[in-house]
Parts: sequence; structure tokens; C-alpha cells
Amino acid sequence: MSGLSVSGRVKDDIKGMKIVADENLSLVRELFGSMGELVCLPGRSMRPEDVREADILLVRSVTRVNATLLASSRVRFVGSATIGTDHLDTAWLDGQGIAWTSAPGCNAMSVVEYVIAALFELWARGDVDWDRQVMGIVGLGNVGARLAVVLQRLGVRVLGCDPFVDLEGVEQVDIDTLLDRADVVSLHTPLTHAGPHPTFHLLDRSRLARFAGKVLINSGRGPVVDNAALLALIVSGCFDPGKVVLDVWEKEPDLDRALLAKIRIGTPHIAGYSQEGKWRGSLMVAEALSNFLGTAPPEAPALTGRALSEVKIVESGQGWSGLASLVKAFYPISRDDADLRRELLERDMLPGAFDALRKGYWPRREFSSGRVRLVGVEDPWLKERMLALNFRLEA
Ligand SMILES: NC(=O)c1ccc[n+]([C@@H]2O[C@H](COP(=O)([O-])OP(=O)(O)OC[C@H]3O[C@@H](n4cnc5c(N)ncnc54)[C@H](O)[C@@H]3O)[C@@H](O)[C@H]2O)c1
Ligand SMILES: O=C(O)[C@H](O)[C@H](O)COP(=O)(O)O
Repeated sequence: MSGLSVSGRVKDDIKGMKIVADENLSLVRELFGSMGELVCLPGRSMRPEDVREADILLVRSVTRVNATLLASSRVRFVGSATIGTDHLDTAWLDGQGIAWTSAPGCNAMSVVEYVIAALFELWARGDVDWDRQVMGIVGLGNVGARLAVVLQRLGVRVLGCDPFVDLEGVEQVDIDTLLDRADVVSLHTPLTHAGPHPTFHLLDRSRLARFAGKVLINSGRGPVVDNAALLALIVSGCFDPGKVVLDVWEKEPDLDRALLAKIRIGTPHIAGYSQEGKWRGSLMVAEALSNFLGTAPPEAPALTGRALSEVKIVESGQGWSGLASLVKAFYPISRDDADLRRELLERDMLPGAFDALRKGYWPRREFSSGRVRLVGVEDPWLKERMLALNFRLEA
């Protein structure tokens, strides 16, 4: 968060404060309802007149927070319950003395589980070989570093690429070496347009052309991959669409339907949409806002009460198949893919379908929420990998 203290006017007037929030913010009424007058609106279409009288603005990634939205408002604090911050013009906010915060790491485990679920789907069709593959992770921050740990504990060889981070225990190489050596490339960078290592179209036509036989997973930000170049390479037979997994797209929510129609797995930007990820994001913003206002932090609603009740049973001796069925039981990623195809390809691209899927997303829980029992003979191999994936093992 930018290091600002509470402005005098807001502090004197906390009770009469107006909070405008994205209606999709998890726990929005429970956490922010008593902090002032709360108005919830669709985030994608927020206009300057919606926030003119607001003191506090709470968003997710679909609201562009910049001079156009805020110049005529009295907003003093912006909170985004997301990891990514490319929708915030932070330089402008800082210049205006408007405090802002995001929620680093809030849904990182959810994204890791998305990648794991995608890899198991590809494995089921023979497009991933857990025992031989080299996994390339681009961006070793909250998501990438967690993914590296999980994969290494599964016994997978990991290569990383991050010019700003030195992550112990992971062999790091530059992006081109990673493209040469990895069998799977998973993107976990922010979207940046400036600086020494901008990520906009990091995978441009020439880098995509070197993918032959590799798996591409993008659950970072859409424009890190040149989507038009990717489609052109697929159409010309130079890129195997059966090995492409996209959760994020250029020009969301109006993604390229021709690209979706071709690729193996396509989802509507929900990699981070576990219940825990959304809850944590909102809680982190609520804590930052209380801090800003100098009020007591909000009481966190009991999340544990909503955990899965059933115990999943896994037979020993099944190797990767045992893990695949367990992962699928918790996160059937093919369901998200089917929903997006149905809405965007089979039905007639209803306006707002992409956002409607996101808004009505099912209550996915993280692997650590559920209980698992391993039955049969001792199977340390499977047990170790179930623990690596964060499942809670019962005796
Ligand atoms: N699909 C989803 O639902 C979803 C959910 C959460 C986050 N995200 C996206 O994933 C991104 C990564 O999340 P995170 O929590 O790991 O963020 P983070 O900020 O913790 O880590 C990002 C890492 O990328 C590195 N990086 C920056 N430029 C790079 C470059 N050119 N090459 C290689 N690495 C580079 C940074 O040094 C940093 O270590 C977020 O910025 C967000 O845009 C998507
Ligand atoms: O950056 C993030 O945290 C994610 O991309 C986020 O989960 C996206 O969801 P949205 O904010 O668009 O609801």
C-alpha cells in the first residue's frame, strides 16, 4: 500500500463515509457493510458518476482505476482484492495522494491448483509425462514459487525464469533458454509495459514459433501471450492446440472465439477463484482499510465452517492415476472449460456471458479444505505426493 495516513476529513467523518464496491467482492457486506454507506455495483462498468461522492473505492481486476474514473471524485483509498495490479494506475494514485492496496498472494494457491488440474487433464491424454517432463515457470513470485515447490515435491524437474528474483532451490535461466529446455511453460508474471523486462507479448510470434511439442499454460495475464500470433501458428499447423491451456485472454471479456475453439482447455479467468482466494483478498483489503482509517480490524467470518464434509477415499498402488482422480474430485477443470465453450461457442455469444460465468462461479474449495483417506497397503509414494498437493490425510 502507498504509505499514506488517514486524511483528516475522512477520519473525522468515518461514520458518514461512502464506500463504492464491486458487487463481486467476496464478503463485501459482512466486512464493509458497517464501515459506512456501502453501494455495490458491477465492477466492469463503473463510471466517474458512480464514484464521485465516494470516499473509498473497492474493486477487483475488471475496474480500470485511473484519472478518468477518479479525477472528479473525493476517493482517498482504493482497495483491490486481487493479486494483479495492472488495472490500477498506481503512479497517478500516488501522485494524487490517494492510498491504495492490493492483496498479494491472496489466491496464489488457487492458481497453483488450476495449473496442477490442467496438467493432470493433459496427462490423461498423454500430453504430459510426470516422470520425464521439465516444467518451466516464468515468474517466480507468490504463484510461481509455490508452484515450483509443489512440483518439486511431486518429483518434477523445474526450471525458473525471473529477472527480478533469485529463488533458492530452483535452477534459473533466461526466457529463451527456458523455451529451449522446458516441456511445459507456465506463465506467472504480472502484465507490464515498461521497465527493463516488460511482459506485454513476452511470448510473441517468434518465441511461440519455438514451442513445437511443448505445453503452454497462461494463467497470468492475457496480453503476456500474443493471442493473434498464437492462433495464426495453430491455424498454420505450427503449434499443437491440444497443448494450450488459457485462463486469461487478450481483450477480455471479448476473447477470440476462434482461439477458444481450437485449444485444449479454455477458462474464463477463474484460476484464482477458489473460495479461499476470494475470501483472503477481501480480508486483506478490509485489514488495510481499517489500518488506513485507524479503526479495529474487522472480525474474519469463520471460513472453516464451509469446508467440504465428505472424506475422499483413494486406493493405494494407483500411482499418478490415484492423484489424478483425487485432483479431479476437488477441481474438475474440464467443467470450467465446458461451461466457457457452451456459453461462448454453442450459444450465440450472449453479451456478458464471460462475466456471467465468473459472477456465478461455483464454490470451488482449495485442496487443503478437504479430507482424504488412503486405503490399502502402505504407499509412501502416493502419500508423499498427496501431501505435496496439500491434501489433508486422515488415518
Ligand atoms: N488467472 C488468475 O485468476 C490470476 C490469479 C492471480 C494472479 N494472476 C496473475 O498472475 C500474476 C502473478 O501472480 P503472483 O502472485 O505470482 O505475482 P507476484 O507479483 O508475487 O510475482 C510475479 C513475479 O513475476 C516476476 N516477473 C516480472 N516480470 C518478469 C519477466 N519479464 N519475466 C519473468 N518474471 C517476471 C516478478 O519478478 C515476480 O517475482 C499476477 O500479476 C496476476 O496478473 C492471475
Ligand atoms: O489478479 C488476480 O488476483 C486475479 O486475476 C483475480 O482473481 C481475477 O479476478 P477478478 O478480480 O477479475 O474477479
